[in-house]
Amino acid sequence: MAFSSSCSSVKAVNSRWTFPSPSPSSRFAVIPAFLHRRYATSVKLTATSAALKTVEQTTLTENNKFSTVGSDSDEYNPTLPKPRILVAEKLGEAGVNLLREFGDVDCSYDLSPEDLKKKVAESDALIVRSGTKVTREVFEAAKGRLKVVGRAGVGIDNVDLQAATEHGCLVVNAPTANTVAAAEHGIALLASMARNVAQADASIKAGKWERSKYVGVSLVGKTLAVMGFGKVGTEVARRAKGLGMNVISHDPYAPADRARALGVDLVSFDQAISTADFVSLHMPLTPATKKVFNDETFSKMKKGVRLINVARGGVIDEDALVRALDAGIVAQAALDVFCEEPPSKDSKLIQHENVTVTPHLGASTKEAQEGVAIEIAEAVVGALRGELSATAVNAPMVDPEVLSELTPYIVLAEKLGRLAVQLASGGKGVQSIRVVYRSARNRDDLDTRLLRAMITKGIIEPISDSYVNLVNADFIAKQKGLRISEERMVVDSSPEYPVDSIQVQILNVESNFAGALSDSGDISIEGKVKYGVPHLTCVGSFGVDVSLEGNLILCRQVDQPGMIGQVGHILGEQNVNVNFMSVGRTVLRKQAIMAIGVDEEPDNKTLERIGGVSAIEEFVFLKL
Ligand SMILES: NC(=O)c1ccc[n+]([C@@H]2O[C@H](COP(=O)([O-])OP(=O)(O)OC[C@H]3O[C@@H](n4cnc5c(N)ncnc54)[C@H](O)[C@@H]3O)[C@@H](O)[C@H]2O)c1
Ligand SMILES: O=C(O)[C@H](O)COP(=O)(O)O
Repeated sequence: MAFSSSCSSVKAVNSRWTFPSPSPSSRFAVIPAFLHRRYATSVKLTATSAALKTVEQTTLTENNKFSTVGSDSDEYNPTLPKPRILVAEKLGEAGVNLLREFGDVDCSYDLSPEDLKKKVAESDALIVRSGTKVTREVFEAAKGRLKVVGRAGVGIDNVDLQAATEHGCLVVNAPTANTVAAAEHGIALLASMARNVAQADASIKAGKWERSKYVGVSLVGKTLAVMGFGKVGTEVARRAKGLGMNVISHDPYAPADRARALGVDLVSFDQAISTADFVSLHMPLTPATKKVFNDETFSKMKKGVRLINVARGGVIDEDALVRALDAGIVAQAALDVFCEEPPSKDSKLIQHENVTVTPHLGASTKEAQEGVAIEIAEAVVGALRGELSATAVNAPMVDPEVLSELTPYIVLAEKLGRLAVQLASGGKGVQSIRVVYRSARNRDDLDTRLLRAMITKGIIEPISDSYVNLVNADFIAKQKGLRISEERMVVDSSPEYPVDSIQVQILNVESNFAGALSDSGDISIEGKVKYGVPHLTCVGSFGVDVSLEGNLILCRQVDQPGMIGQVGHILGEQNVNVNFMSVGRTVLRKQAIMAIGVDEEPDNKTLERIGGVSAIEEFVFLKL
């Protein structure tokens, strides 16, 4: 158990960190802009095809855009066989034409898994939508020939990313071209549900004329809660305002000023669902949003609420929705997405008379499909040429030596990002991140891009369905409106280790744990690697020392004897194993922070009991 004094001061920052340019002599393929020369020398991702262009020198320009400079000797050679591109699901013609200019294109739809495996063994690239499962077996069957998988759309849950990475196969997607289509489909479902269009259509086709049965509800003046104020949610809100609706939104990570500019109030989850007449879902499916619409949350909704889902089926507990519909809490639901797709024919939800369904049509407009087709064709051709793709979603291979040195710091960086974002409580939104590295190394001996990418990953992944890696971290951060500034302090420690400590600050944001705020009012945490293991060493201005394994409980309390015993006792009674515990304080017998590493996740009752200990002023449970 460690008692620490307050954290090291970060007042004087020695230098702004700029990115080193790779040496002209370094040669590497495909992903270099994000890699320091030390990482780059043995990177191989998609370079084995004879048609690929090897990138010799790459620099990160001042405004953080990628630029690549090709080597003359390895230019694309038209006398060599063209790359083969397998298009396994219907793709817009403009995209197919683009692909044909570059490679031999085989459009083969509705392939059985066996046929897909045979075909990929002869393909350099594969393009799919959400209907094709690109499994580990597919990558194995490709025997290293497959260099890039293009997902013509946003969600890549049908591609085994881990297997792709292990097989050195880049995966790219098309994240923006179907945003408007998805938003328009949300609005179509909203309006048609309110006026019973689908039910009335079926009725009249069945020979009936039921005018009084299908009296609808008006949209004007009603409150719409947009759950998730990202790309699609924003477009839905904009359109709903045009229909005269009062739009509120819940998104703990969206900037309030972006919402305000559209006349949308960002509110808490409970406020959104309890005041809305219509609730439209636009959040990603993450562990935090899985079945977030369940018996408990439905019971908080206004009786007669109407629900629209064009996000992912898994955010709703479908059985609970059936119960809420039967009980009249939810008057109607309009659903484009389901837990299982296609859903079973006799599903009670699908058959419910107050439910309107479409077969995952959100992205299915001619315009969106043409846009997606072009976006994905350009990304796939770029990858085959050896260029860096801004929409790459899986990790490139990195020199094992470099990785092994940086691995504990990579883990530390990701965990610090993950912890910091969980300490933000929304309000103004997470927008500005400041990272301070303390290191004894010269600037040229340490490239922080991998660390920055992992901090970005830690911050973004718990709050979105974006996959963040070395290749796409800057792109995603920019897309999310995150500004990440890096600063460096040269410290007098051993240059044998790449980094002495990493401090992550989230600026101008409210926190659910006031003890994590620094003197300047920003969320601030710091960590170190000790004996190869990442440790949290500072929370706000309190020094602590806790190994970052399992989960973490932070308590701020009056500094007095017996606190460790009391909390340890409560956890012990619930069989929650404490793996590390540390107390830090600023002034003796005033305030202290207790950081407790736990292997298991304590239940709510246990956490309430901890909160009930009289000397504990606040506490928070954080998943690592
Ligand atoms: N039906 C379709 O065909 C179709 C088409 C496109 C997108 N989608 C789906 O729509 C969803 C949104 O897509 P997007 O492109 O707008 O993504 P996005 O990443 O731009 O936006 C998602 C937003 O959700 C927010 N969020 C994260 N956790 C949240 C939480 N717990 N509560 C509230 N908000 C939370 C994020 O901060 C972000 O602003 C995704 O699930 C995507 O897969 C479906
Ligand atoms: O993730 C997406 O882009 C949407 O859900 C659409 O998927 P689709 O391209 O398979 O229609």
